Amino acid sequence: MAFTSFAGNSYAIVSDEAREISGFDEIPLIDLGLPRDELVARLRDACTRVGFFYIKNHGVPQDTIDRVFASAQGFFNLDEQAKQQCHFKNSKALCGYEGIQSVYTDETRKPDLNEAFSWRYSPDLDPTCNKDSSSSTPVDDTSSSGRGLAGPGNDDEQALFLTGQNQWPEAKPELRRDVTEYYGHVLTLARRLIRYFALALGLPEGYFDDMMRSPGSMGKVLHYPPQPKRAPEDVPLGIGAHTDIECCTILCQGGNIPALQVLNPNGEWVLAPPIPGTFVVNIGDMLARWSNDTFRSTIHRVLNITGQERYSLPVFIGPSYDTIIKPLATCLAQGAKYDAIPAGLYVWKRLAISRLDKAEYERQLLEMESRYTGVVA
Ligand SMILES: O=C(O)CCC(=O)C(=O)O
Ligand SMILES: [Fe+2]
Repeated sequence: MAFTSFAGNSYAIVSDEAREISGFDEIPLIDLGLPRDELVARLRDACTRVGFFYIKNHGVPQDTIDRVFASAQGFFNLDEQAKQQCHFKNSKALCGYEGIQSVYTDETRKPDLNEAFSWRYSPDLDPTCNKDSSSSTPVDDTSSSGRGLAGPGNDDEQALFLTGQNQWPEAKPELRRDVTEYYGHVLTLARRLIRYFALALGLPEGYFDDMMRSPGSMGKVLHYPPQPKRAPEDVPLGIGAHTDIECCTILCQGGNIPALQVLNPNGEWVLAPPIPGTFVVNIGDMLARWSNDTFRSTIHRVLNITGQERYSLPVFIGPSYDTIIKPLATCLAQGAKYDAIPAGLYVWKRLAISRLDKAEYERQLLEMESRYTGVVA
């Protein structure tokens, strides 16, 4: 078996069975309360060697987490019509409700056995923005830190950068309220983590700060229904093998259902079960590319054969969509491996290819590419 990630890297997978322990030995658990130098050293080790780690002392209150999972459950229990009201195909930003088996994350397998509701970064979800303002956060054009365009300022630019286009379910208003609270905490955590990543990459601590003011980010609640226990080759995966797109993912696993599996360098699936009080963080393709492969973006998938339903909540974090992703100056010892690409185009292509039919994808791709023409010099 083989798998090719969006970043173009190929990996051999030796077996479909998941093992409890092997390969990278373990997925590190990092305490964010450690002294800073020690913390940065541990994060660098995890990001360069494994691409996955747990964090504790993350600062997000447990009752905030419990509330968002409760309202997500309420949303998924609604009838089909109420969920379809906010279907992702109604939104250019490709977010909203996705029904069971409607997405092909791994094209070689059956479609994913999950339903999901997603939203994108929007200033009204951001605790650092003035809630009364209907416009987006002003962003300076600081080309020295890799930005190519002025920040999203008007509706057209917002559409271009996939920002502020959220649809919320009318039949479950609590979801919007509870997501706003949860996502606000996670944005704060993400901005803190990105500063540690800058240090781990040999950059000034504030290097990414401007690019994180209006981050290119999507959040998602996922519901994996129970499925019969059969050999992994015979069951659809909860989510097919993939690498994440953005810079990093902050994942909260609901309940105590072990189903997330991470591929180790020997091609074996290693379980990443929920650990109370922790989040799982993983590096995505964009940061692997930006760091010229100093950080690893690791393949993972979900196989829920526990007989119980499972909920999870990933938040994908990247720089604002107008940022130009070009190998960082501190990571060029072996020369730049990648060309520059605008973050928004990179994300859109990957999301659209697994969600739109071919004709629609090609039509929208032309539009997207022409909007980005001239962004990369
Ligand atoms: O549900 C999970 O644990 C992981 C979800 C995931 O990998 C994703 O949405 O990219
Ligand atoms: Fe993922």
